[in-house]
Amino acid sequence: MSRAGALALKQPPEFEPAAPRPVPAAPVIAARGLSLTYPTADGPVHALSDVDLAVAPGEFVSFIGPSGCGKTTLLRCVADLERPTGGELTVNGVGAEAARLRRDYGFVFQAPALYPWRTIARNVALPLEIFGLPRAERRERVARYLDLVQLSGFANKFPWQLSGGMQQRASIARALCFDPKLLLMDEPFGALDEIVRDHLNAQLLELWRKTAKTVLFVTHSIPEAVYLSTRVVVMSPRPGRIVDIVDCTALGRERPLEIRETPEFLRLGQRVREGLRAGHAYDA
Ligand SMILES: Nc1ncnc2c1ncn2[C@@H]1O[C@H](COP(=O)(O)OP(=O)(O)OP(=O)(O)O)[C@@H](O)[C@H]1O
Repeated sequence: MSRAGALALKQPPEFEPAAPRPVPAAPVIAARGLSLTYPTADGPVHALSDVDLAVAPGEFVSFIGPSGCGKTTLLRCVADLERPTGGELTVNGVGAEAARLRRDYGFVFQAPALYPWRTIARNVALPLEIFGLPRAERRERVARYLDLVQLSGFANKFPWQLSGGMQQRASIARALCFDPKLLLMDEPFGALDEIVRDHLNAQLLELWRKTAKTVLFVTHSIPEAVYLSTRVVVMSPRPGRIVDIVDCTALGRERPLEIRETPEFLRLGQRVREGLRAGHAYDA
């Protein structure tokens, strides 16, 4: 080997900075050993028992389980509408009360809960009025979020002039208009027929992809849960607890409604169903 060749070999390898390791994002929701027992005249009701869950930013997490397994109670704890009796809970790194005071989340209930005497635009604007935003900014935001839920042409209608699905879309716009990072949805489409529900599921998924919100979503429907979610939390009652967490990310982020006929979708649905059955057997 020539001297030049030997020197070349001895050169230290060119410095390449190591690729930065992905830093795990701080969870939006962190529950550790979370429990809530309601004292009732018939004795204590263990609505939640020892719930451990971490939800990362941008996840869509559904909660499914039979009536009374604590789905609503869990959402209400996150919203600081209930105080846990045990364990720890943080929302965006702070306690639930601090998160509520910081307006960290929007809440969508099963019923649209719109004021019948206010137009759709003025219903959506309500939280912005309460927060004291100037009129021009309120107008701009209401227009933007009505457009996002495809209700632009209905701003001046009253709730009773809209279908149930449209009313629910208005309540989603109202929950989003102050731009919370977290959206809490308690069976928002439970009262709607299948066709409308399919349509709203597809729209919600699109909205989630556009806005990068973190969503916690309560449902009784296995296909709805699998279709919408990055993860499905399967719960069981007496005491309310998590029995399985099903990862649905293999379905990707773009999900046409036809995805529900694919083998992967059916497999995930089956896994959720088995979790529900196992939780039931535990009770027996
Ligand atoms: N304020 C309350 N006082 C006493 N018990 C309550 C209260 N709220 C809920 N519970 C009980 O706590 C348990 C969990 O209720 P929760 O509403 O969280 O269940 P869920 O899974 O959301 O049910 P559903 O699917 O019917 O909405 C149930 O047994 C319920 O009866």
